[in-house]
Amino acid sequence: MAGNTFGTLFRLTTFGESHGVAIGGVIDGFPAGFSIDMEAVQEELDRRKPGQSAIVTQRKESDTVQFLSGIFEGVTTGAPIGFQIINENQKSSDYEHLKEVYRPSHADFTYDKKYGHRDYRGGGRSSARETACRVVAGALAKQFLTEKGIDIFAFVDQVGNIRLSEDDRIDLSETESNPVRCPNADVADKMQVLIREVRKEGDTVGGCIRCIVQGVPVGLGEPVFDKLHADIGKAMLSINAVKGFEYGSGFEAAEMLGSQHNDLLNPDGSTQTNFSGGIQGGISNGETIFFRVAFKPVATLMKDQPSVNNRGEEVIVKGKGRHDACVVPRAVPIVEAMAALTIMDHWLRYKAIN
Ligand SMILES: Cc1cc2nc3c(=O)[nH]c(=O)nc-3n(C[C@H](O)[C@H](O)[C@H](O)COP(=O)(O)O)c2cc1C
Ligand SMILES: C=C(O[C@@H]1CC(C(=O)O)=C[C@@H](OP(=O)(O)O)[C@H]1O)C(=O)O
Repeated sequence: MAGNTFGTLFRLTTFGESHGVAIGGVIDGFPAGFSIDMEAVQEELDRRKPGQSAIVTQRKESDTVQFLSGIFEGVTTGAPIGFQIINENQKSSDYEHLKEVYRPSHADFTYDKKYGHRDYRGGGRSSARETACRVVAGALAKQFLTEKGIDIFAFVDQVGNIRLSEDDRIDLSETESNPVRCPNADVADKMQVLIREVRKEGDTVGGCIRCIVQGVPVGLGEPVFDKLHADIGKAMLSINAVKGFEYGSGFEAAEMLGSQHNDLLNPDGSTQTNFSGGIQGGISNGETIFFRVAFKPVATLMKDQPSVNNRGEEVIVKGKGRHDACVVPRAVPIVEAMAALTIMDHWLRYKAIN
């Protein structure tokens, strides 16, 4: 199975399965001499971990990260940073009935056909449990970027058909004060009610996350294949359950005229509007970078659905155990982490050349 490494100069490789002994990773390319705030790393993991509220999967993991190398006396040495998170609360019996059966729209069918021998427990390698490792590396990258004046904020802006509208007040300080992670308490309440209703029916619901990156200097991005938005797009589309990515005006650009859409320049190089989403020609232009990520409804339903098994026989499948009814509340720190990995990689690439 190739494809477990992300990045060019700042690289993260992850390993581990949902019900294996541990998950973990190796971060290569983190500059030496940087003081790591370990509490801040754990706080990021706590924002993602399962069991954190009544509206997410009830699997109880402490998600305690152990650093194994590359950090000495709290400071990076330039050596590879190895880390692990021990899995503490696997309940593999919930997956025994899925040994030979494919959950529609999970990765069961494709992993089975591609690899032939699959760890079906908890979704194995295809489980979003792996994203905890991205959050560890992302937390380190965020600290590095903050020191460079770059800040990353993500929040939930849609659950099902409930969406933050243009008129809704957005207060980013409210994002962490509700379990949905929507920066408007009233809209968050409606989203929470919807998730609870859907969950009660044994069903699941999709949603969207918006992300804002402030303070990125002009010049990050390597045309033509490693354009900044192309790499951010890849980072986002590599997250489990992601179905869509748009940056700046996104799909709305298709309905606009050039005279409406062009971001007119000011004499200092800033722009009067930001339909470009902070990136032009694949290179950051110094404006705020913003993008939106769409997530599908979770595949594992707590109600009957027709499916097939690995012999091609028709079966009825129903999920057991502990699943998310909607992934977006826990995906907010994952989106921020993947944005941080991408921006840090490009920051280092920019510095290497310029
Ligand atoms: C934070 C997060 C939590 C998730 N939780 C579940 C879950 O509890 N049950 C499930 O079936 N899928 C869950 N998923 C989605 C699956 O991991 C994903 O759908 C599966 O790996 C198939 O990949 P794909 O949807 O990207 O094609 C979650 C995804 C994320 C980002
Ligand atoms: C364990 C996590 O989330 C899991 C993601 C997941 C999936 O299919 O993606 C399925 C569930 O796994 P299990 O049934 O083994 O608990 C979730 O709980 C986690 O995010 O740490």
